Amino acid sequence: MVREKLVLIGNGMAGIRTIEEILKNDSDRFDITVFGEEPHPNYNRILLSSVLQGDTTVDDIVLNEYSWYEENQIELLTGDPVINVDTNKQVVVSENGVERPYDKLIFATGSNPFMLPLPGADKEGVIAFRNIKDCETMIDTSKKYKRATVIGGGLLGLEAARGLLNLDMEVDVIHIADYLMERQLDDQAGKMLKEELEAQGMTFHLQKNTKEIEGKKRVESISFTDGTRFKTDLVVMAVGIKPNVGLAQEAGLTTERAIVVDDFMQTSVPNVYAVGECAQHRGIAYGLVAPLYEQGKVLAAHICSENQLLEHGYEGSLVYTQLKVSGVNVFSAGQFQDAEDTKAIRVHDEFEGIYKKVVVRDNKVIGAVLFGDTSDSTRLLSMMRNEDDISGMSKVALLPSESGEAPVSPVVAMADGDNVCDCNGISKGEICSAITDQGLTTVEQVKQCTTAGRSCGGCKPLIADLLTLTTGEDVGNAPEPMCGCTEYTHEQVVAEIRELGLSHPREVMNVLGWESDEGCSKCRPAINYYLKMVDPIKNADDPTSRFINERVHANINHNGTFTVVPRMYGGVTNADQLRKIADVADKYNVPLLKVTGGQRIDLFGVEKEDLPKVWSDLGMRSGSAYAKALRTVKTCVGEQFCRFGTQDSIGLGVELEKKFEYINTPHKVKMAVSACPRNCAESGIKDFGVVGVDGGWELYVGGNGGVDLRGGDLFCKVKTKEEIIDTISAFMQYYRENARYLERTSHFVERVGLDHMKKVVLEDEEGRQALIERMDVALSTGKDPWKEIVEKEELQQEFKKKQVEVLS
Ligand SMILES: Cc1cc2nc3c(=O)[nH]c(=O)nc-3n(C[C@H](O)[C@H](O)[C@H](O)COP(=O)(O)OP(=O)(O)OC[C@H]3O[C@@H](n4cnc5c(N)ncnc54)[C@H](O)[C@@H]3O)c2cc1C
Ligand SMILES: NC(=O)c1ccc[n+]([C@@H]2O[C@H](COP(=O)([O-])OP(=O)(O)OC[C@H]3O[C@@H](n4cnc5c(N)ncnc54)[C@H](O)[C@@H]3O)[C@@H](O)[C@H]2O)c1
Ligand code: SF4
Ligand code: FES
Repeated sequence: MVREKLVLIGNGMAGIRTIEEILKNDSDRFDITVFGEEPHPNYNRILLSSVLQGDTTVDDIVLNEYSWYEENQIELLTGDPVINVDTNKQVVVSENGVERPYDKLIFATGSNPFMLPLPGADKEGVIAFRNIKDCETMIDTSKKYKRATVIGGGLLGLEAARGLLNLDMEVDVIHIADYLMERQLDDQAGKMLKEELEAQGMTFHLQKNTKEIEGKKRVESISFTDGTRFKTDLVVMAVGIKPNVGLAQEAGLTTERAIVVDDFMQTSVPNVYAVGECAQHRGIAYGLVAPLYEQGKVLAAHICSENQLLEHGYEGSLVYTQLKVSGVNVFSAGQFQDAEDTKAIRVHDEFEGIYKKVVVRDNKVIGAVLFGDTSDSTRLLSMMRNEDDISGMSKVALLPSESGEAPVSPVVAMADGDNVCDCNGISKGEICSAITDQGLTTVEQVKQCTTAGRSCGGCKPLIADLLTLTTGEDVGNAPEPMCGCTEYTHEQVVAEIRELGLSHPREVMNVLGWESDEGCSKCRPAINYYLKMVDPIKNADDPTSRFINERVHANINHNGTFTVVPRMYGGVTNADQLRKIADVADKYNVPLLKVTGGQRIDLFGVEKEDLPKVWSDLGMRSGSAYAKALRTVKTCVGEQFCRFGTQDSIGLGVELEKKFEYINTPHKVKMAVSACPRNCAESGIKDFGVVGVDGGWELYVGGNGGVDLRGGDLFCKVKTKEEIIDTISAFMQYYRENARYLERTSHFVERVGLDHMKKVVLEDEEGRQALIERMDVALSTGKDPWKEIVEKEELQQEFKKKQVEVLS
């Protein structure tokens, strides 16, 4: 049989999914040619957000390797856009002059990002976020520049902003509406989202309209219609998309917002089809993959069906969205805004930061917004899809409150035919069969075998639940891999370092089969920490695996200068130190001196090349204000002067700070000592807070005064300061050995439990002594980095480089 010629324009997600479906239906039917404008095989555009956020790599997001095209005898022409389509002769021509005739032609040209036509929008440093190149530009920019502005507070803008924060940039988000994601959320959820993202470090400017992008060749600042402006080094436009229809228009296809198609994705011209973001079906051009893959399935079935009409074509999709920013759970589906003919059920728990709203019309759920807890999403979506009549249901049952019992996974109530993975259209029944037939045990295996979870990844918790239900193993609670470079969890990496005696980050990555030679900003610093923790004597620190602040032992500011914070033990200083600080401030034109909450003095605005000279002139030790280490020990004045003081808080504070000053910890550690329960040193919100009481001291642990405000737990009451120091020593060593890198004591205590900590630190005397001994070994390797650099000329090279690299 002579094969028909099929040409696909657009090597993106929708087009290639359609080809996969065609091959599934009838692999011998067509000779296939694919033209792609981008110089890559088909990759998962959705996961660009994860690449930017450092969770995975570009290599990891390829969906169809070059070998897949070869194996399926598909001619692939990348980096070569089609520039002309002659629908009479049925032939396409590419930019490189390649001509291909077709029997069937599919447009899958996707969208272009909408670029605001602002004066200055053509300057260097003004980009969109749509493809691998944009992603790489942002990563490169973050190595040289510090300030990023994202225009657009929608899904894309916020995911870009999170990525830029992860790249250590300062991020301003400019949004035109009065709350974030107004196309997906109501105002309450939008406001809660803003608060959460502000806590993560983003700065928002709402109801703000950009006027101009300024700078010589490259963007230097951005100005607004309200007369304000600020400096920026990068502008990312994320203000929506425009279906890519220019070529189709020139070819004479009917287009409106996008290429108009019928229920079988047929355009106005015979033998020409459109699928994906470039297609407009029943007035809608979709911008999410789930509907595009549904379209691809119908189109494949249609063109493989010998033109016999299928019973059902594509009938449109119910869309839902989830924001891919870690720490934020947001879900939105259907018609979520109130209207005259709708009623809504709302639950708003201000304590837990949870908001849920379900919109009902004519006794049917037609939309929902969930913030903080999205566990009801699958159930609500299923009700919307099935148009369940809820008149017989108690309305509160739509959003059941927590009963205190373990929550039941929504997959339990799903029918076999219900989709678990909407992006890829994979049902519960298909996944369960794959698990039992193929003996699958991990989410990754289910993904490889069924394609479920291969796109946005939002369904992975449900797949994990299905694995748990089907195999009886608790897969859902299995810890996550360290990052996108590996399948190993933090705990497994530590175990391998111990067992194999590994001693360098690159050796760890090599021996454990890391996906990328360089690792990423998540795994490199973590591995470096674990190596030193496991063997503080033998394993050397690898400065290239540290972030810029820790590499130059100072805190970088938004204008590229640095802040120097010298140690003041227990918050105590003297005239000599203050005189030196004043002299240094004069000599190096330090623009700002500020007293910190940790009771010491910040010298802001020091140039990088001056850092070693400043440290030398100060003659003080580093305050580790940049490090994952002990930061400060805040003290109250105590018995020396206070009439309530019964204990020597300053003395104990100074002793603690001197003992633990250069110990590496999974995250920063703060301490405080107050000499009576009035607690003037705020001991209740420190990692280790000590309070003087009648006849001794109380120790509080796991407190945090930052983003996740948490009062410390009373750990023990002891008589002497020696007991306090030993208890902190043993506790901190257990934390050092068992916490995941970047886990604060507040989270660690909640994860392992206070009772467990009491057992290992207070009740098991032998174990406690062993912890204290191991801590002493680690402490013996601590040294003042400033002194080392001042004394060794060769260590000063880093300070002569003009630019800073976040993590090389
Ligand atoms: C950062 C980011 C995150 C996202 N996250 C999500 C998410 O979480 N969930 C979700 O559902 N969706 C998400 N999306 C949207 C999703 O990626 C798109 O809906 C989907 O990729 C569209 O597929 P498509 O094939 O229609 O278009 P595209 O993926 O854009 O593919 C079209 C391809 O055609 C090529 N092309 C165009 N013109 C020509 C020509 N003349 N000749 C040859 N080739 C041409 C283009 O270069 C492009 O490679 C995200 C998008 C981005 C950018
Ligand atoms: N998690 C996800 O599902 C996800 C993630 C990223 C992208 N996407 C998809 O990618 C596409 C693009 O995303 P998007 O966020 O750019 O589109 P969008 O249309 O969802 O959001 C654009 C936002 O920009 C704002 N805006 C418009 N003009 C502006 C201006 N002049 N100044 C400031 N703000 C302005 C709008 O108010 C809107 O909230 C969409 O189809 C989206 O669904 C989805
Ligand atoms: S905590 Fe007590 S002892 Fe310390 S300064 Fe306050 S009142 Fe005085
Ligand atoms: S729902 Fe997006 S990958 Fe499954």
